Amino acid sequence: MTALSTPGAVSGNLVSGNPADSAPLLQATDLGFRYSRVRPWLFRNLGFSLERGEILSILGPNARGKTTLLKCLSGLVAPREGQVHGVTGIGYVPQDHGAGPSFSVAEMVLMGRTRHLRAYQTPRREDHDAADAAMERVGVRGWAGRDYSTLSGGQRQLVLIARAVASGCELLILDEPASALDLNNQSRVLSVLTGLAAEGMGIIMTTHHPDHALHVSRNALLFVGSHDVRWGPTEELLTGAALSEVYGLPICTPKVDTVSGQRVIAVPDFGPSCRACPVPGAVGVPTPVELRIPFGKDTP
Ligand SMILES: Nc1ncnc2c1ncn2[C@@H]1O[C@H](COP(=O)(O)OP(=O)(O)OP(=O)(O)O)[C@@H](O)[C@H]1O
Repeated sequence: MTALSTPGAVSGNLVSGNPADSAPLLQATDLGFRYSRVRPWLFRNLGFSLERGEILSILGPNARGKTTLLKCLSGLVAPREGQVHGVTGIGYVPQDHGAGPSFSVAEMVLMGRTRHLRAYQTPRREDHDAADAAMERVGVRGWAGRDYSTLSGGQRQLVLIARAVASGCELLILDEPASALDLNNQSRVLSVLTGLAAEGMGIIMTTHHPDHALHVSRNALLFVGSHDVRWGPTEELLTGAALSEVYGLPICTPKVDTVSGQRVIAVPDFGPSCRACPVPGAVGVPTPVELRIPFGKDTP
């Protein structure tokens, strides 16, 4: 485990004067996990903390252990080594958003309120209000009466996010929350997460989009190898060199002007095998200056 530099403290107005509130929302110490004695360690000596109001992104190649780490953090799986200390009110959005049960969308989102109810207790007015507000916030209220099992993959993913939002948890853990979403809905979910964090919620998510991490996360965890899981400020951690090493292809991280200001973005070079790509400089194909990005190099 490598910590790049001490990740910054949460911004002032989100932390009250109560000393209990200034403690990390979640603290992982020397975490280690492997599925059995004969399987390799997925991670070891992993330590990091999450403050209230912070979004932490977890990145790394397929099958490195990101989902397994989320399960350890949320208590679904016991770590083989180390400890996780933190809040118990955790919302979890799984990676799998398969067809699932035949409930209405409104009922699915209302299930997020279960932890506030006693066994067999009927949801109260405040539970319906919280579910309605969550559906509105995530943009799924228009499907409230639809059968969840008939929704598209992207629609189901949004409903599961709304269900976790309805739970009113202190810590929200999401496994690739934007994996099935179009660009507009990716933006919607990132904006919902940023809004929840601004209200004090802690958020941990895995993603295969470095741009999402760069956009919303102050800190990130990067799985480089089982004994090299790095934690640090996102822009410091997700350099072109580090991303190129982790994913095994050239990736550059230029700073570009966007309508919302200057941003660092990650641009992968998928190589010449992509036949559909126009070749810059070929007859009839302009060579825009923007395409001349020094792949594998970082913006100074
Ligand atoms: N219940 C299990 N029993 C045994 N091995 C498992 C189990 N669940 C996952 N694994 C293995 O552990 C490794 C890590 O899986 P995990 O789902 O944590 O990876 P990941 O980084 O989230 O991958 P992806 O990016 O593809 O979602 C994989 O090799 C997987 O096959």
